[in-house]
Amino acid sequence: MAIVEVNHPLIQHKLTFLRNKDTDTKTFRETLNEIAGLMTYEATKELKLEETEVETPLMKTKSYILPDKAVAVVPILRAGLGMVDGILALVPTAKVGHIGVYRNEETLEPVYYYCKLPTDIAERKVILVDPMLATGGSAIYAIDYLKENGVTDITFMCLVAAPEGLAKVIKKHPDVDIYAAKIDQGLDENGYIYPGLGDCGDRIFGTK
Ligand SMILES: O=P(O)(O)OC[C@H]1O[C@H](OP(=O)(O)OP(=O)(O)O)[C@H](O)[C@@H]1O
Ligand SMILES: O=c1cc[nH]c(=O)[nH]1
Ligand SMILES: [Mg+2]
Repeated sequence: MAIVEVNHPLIQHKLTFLRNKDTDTKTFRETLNEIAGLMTYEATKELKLEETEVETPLMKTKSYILPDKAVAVVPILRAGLGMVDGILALVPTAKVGHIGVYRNEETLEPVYYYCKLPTDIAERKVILVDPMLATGGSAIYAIDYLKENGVTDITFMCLVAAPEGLAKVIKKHPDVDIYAAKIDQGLDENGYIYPGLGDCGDRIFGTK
C-alpha cells in the first residue's frame, strides 16, 4: 500500500487553475484531463511488461510491451469521467468500466445507481478515478464493489483528498494504492474539501 502525493511542478501549477473559482468550464475540463494524464505516468510505474521481439531497421532486438489485459479505468460517476480521456491518452488499450455513486447531501452517505464493468475486469489492474476524496464513503463503496467482482489490483487516483477520508479508505482497504495531486486541510461543515475546488462534478459539466 502507498499513499502518493504527486508533487510534480506541472501538476501543482495546473491544480491552481482548477482551484480558482473563476476558471471556466472548458478550461476546467481540459486541465483536469491534463492532470489525470500526468498522474497516470506516476501511477502506472509498476505495471508489468511482457518481453517481445521487434525488428528495427538494423536488427532484431528484445523489447517490452504491455500485456493485452493490462489495465481497466473505472471512473466513479459523474466527476470521475473528467479524468478518463487524460488517462486513455496514455493507456489507449485500457478498457473502461463505470460505477455510479452519488453522495447524499444530508447524510453524506454514498448512494449507488449504476454499474457496468468489463467482463474480464478481474484479470486487469484497475485504476479507479474520482477527483474528490472527501469523507471517503464513495471511494470505499466503489472499492468494495470492485473487490466483490474479483478485482485484486486497485489503484485509486484522485485530485484532492481530505486527510480524514484518506484515513478511512486506508483503514478499510490497506492494499489499495492511492495517488492524489494534493492532500488538503480537511472537510468543512458540509463535508466539502477545504480549501478544495468546490463541487467538481458541477464544475466539469457546468451544472451550477
Ligand atoms: O468522499 P465522499 O464524501 O464520498 O465525497 C466524494 C464524492 O462526492 C462527489 O460526487 P457527487 O456526489 O457530488 O456526485 P457527482 O460526481 O455526480 O457530482 C465526488 O465526485 C465523489 O464521488
Ligand atoms: O469538496 C467536495 C466534496 C465532495 N465532492 C465534491 O465535488 N467536492
Ligand atoms: Mg458533485
